[in-house]
Order: sequence, then C-alpha cells, then structure tokens
Amino acid sequence: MERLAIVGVGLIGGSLALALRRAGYCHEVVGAGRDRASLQRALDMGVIDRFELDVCSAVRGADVVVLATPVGVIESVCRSMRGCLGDTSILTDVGSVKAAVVQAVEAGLGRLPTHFVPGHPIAGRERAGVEAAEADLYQGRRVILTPLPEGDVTAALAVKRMWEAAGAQVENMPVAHHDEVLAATSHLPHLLAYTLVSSLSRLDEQEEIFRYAAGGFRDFTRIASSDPVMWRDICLHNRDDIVAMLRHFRGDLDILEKAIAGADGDRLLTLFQRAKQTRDRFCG
Ligand SMILES: NC(=O)C1=CN([C@@H]2O[C@H](COP(=O)(O)OP(=O)(O)OC[C@H]3O[C@@H](n4cnc5c(N)ncnc54)[C@H](O)[C@@H]3O)[C@@H](O)[C@H]2O)C=CC1
Ligand SMILES: O=C(O)C(=O)Cc1ccc(O)cc1
Repeated sequence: MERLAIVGVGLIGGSLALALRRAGYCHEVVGAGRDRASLQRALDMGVIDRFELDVCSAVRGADVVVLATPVGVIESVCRSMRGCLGDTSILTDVGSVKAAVVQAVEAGLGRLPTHFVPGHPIAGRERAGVEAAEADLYQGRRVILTPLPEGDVTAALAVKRMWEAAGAQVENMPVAHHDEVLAATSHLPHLLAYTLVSSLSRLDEQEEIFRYAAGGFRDFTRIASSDPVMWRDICLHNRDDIVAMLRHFRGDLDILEKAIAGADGDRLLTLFQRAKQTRDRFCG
C-alpha cells in the first residue's frame, strides 16, 4: 500500500498505524483530525508521517482510508470527505457498532461507495488517545468485517490483508448480527461496569467503599474507565440491541434478588455453577 489515511489518530487508529508501519505495509501514513496538538504528538511519536486538519486533503490520493473517530461524528466526517475520496480508494472503519456506521457513511457521502468495507477490531483498552496506542494491540486478536452485499470483493480482501498484516485474525459477519452479538459481549458489560461504579459513587459511604474495594472490584470495573464520549455514542447508535440485552439482564437480576431475599440456596448454587462452568469453558 502506498498511502494510508487515518481519520482520528487515537488509540485504535494510532495502534493500526504503528502495527502497519512496523510490518512495512505502507509507505506513507497521513493522519487527519481536528486537534492539532494530538496530531503533532502522533507525528512526534512516529505514528504518522504527516497530518492534515482538513479531512478532504488527508484522504485525497489515499489507497485506504480508515475512519477511527467516535461513531457519532462519522456522518459529519464523511460529509467533509465528499468529492475528495477517489473512486478506487478503499474506505473502512473501526466503529464498535456497524448498522449505524453504514447509515452514517451513506448519509455523509450521499451514497455508499462500493469500496466501503465496515470493520471492527475486537481489541482495545480503557485508555483513549494516541498516547495509549501500541503496535501490538491487534496481535492475535479478532477483527470482524461486515462486508456489504453490494460491496466490492477485492476491497474486502484488501482490508482483510491489512488487518492480518497488523497481526489480527479476520472474520466476516452480517452487519445486523454483529450489532446483536456485540451488544451482548461488549456493550452490556461496559454498561454494567459504568452503572456499578456510578451507583456506588452516589452512596454516602463512597470513600470507604472505594478504599476497601478488592481485586474483584478492579477486575470487574476496569472498563468503567473507558472513554465516556465513545460509549455515549455506542449506546445512541445500537439502541435496540442494547435495550434488548438490558431487559434480558434485568430479568436475571430479578431472579437473583428473589433467590437471595428468599434464602434459596439451591437456586443460587445452580446459578453460580452455571456461570462458573460457562466462563471456565469459554475464557479459561
Ligand atoms: N477504545 C477501544 O477499546 C475500541 C474502540 N473502537 C472504536 O474505535 C473508534 C475510536 O476509538 P478510540 O481510538 O478508542 O478513541 P480515541 O479517543 O483514542 O480516538 C479518537 C480520535 O478521533 C478524533 N476525533 C474526534 N472527533 C473527530 C472529528 N470530528 N473529526 C476528526 N477526528 C475526530 C479524536 O481527536 C481522537 O484522536 C470508536 O469508534 C470506537 O467505537 C473499536 C474497538 C475498540
Ligand atoms: O477494554 C476492553 O477490554 C475492551 O473491551 C475494549 C473494547 C472496547 C470497545 C470495542 O468495540 C472493542 C473492545
């Protein structure tokens, strides 16, 4: 690849740039964004070769353009790219939701380019910004691509190769299925962690509660330190699937509450055994 343009050089875009540069996969990486200071840091860190504050200039002549901003700004970013994205340029993204991103790209560009391949690396962390970027972030991790039925097959293959060069294993999935699965495995856990910490922080004894919080609390709530803007946008752009998961979970929480209130030890044991067996099988 000759030129890669990354719009939004933060944790995810910056890590992809670092991985591809290390692999010698592209000759030039152009960063685009709206924050000059953070783009300058990306340049100083050797993440990008140059940057543009104007998205249009950044994407002109790029072989591949990666949208790596929070999903809430994708439509406006795409609007700024109108008329600048070459017909053969491949467009992809890293957003945590897919149906809304496809809609945003279509609304922003006024059409869905056949060279658009939606994507989502299932790798990340609770820290945001280019300072947190690392070349190894995608090593051995999964990336889901949700190629569109009318999309160009060669473009999908090129995006697959790009992620593989960054060390990832690529899988394909339909857009709607992606959003349903991720609502369960990623969105729900983040929302539970945020709500737990927020809920405890409103108790009078919060100083004491957090002073005596043990390892389990840290493990469970690490992701509550994730970027609030990013998670607001994910919630607003995958509402139906997330609400369905919250309802499902609330039902189970009610069962748990009843079992504890009713001193139903058998029910509690069954629940905990099922959870332990499942986690040991899938995460062990
Ligand atoms: N953080 C994570 O663990 C993961 C995040 N994602 C997705 O990746 C995307 C980026 O997330 P992160 O890299 O974590 O966030 P980040 O905050 O580290 O980076 C986002 C970048 O976008 C820039 N940006 C924001 N608004 C912009 C605009 N209007 N125009 C141009 N640039 C703009 C910011 O200045 C920043 O450099 C999100 O869509 C998120 O859903 C996907 C997988 C994992
Ligand atoms: O910090 C973690 O462990 C994560 O789970 C990061 C993450 C956040 C959002 C995604 O869409 C994918 C991965």
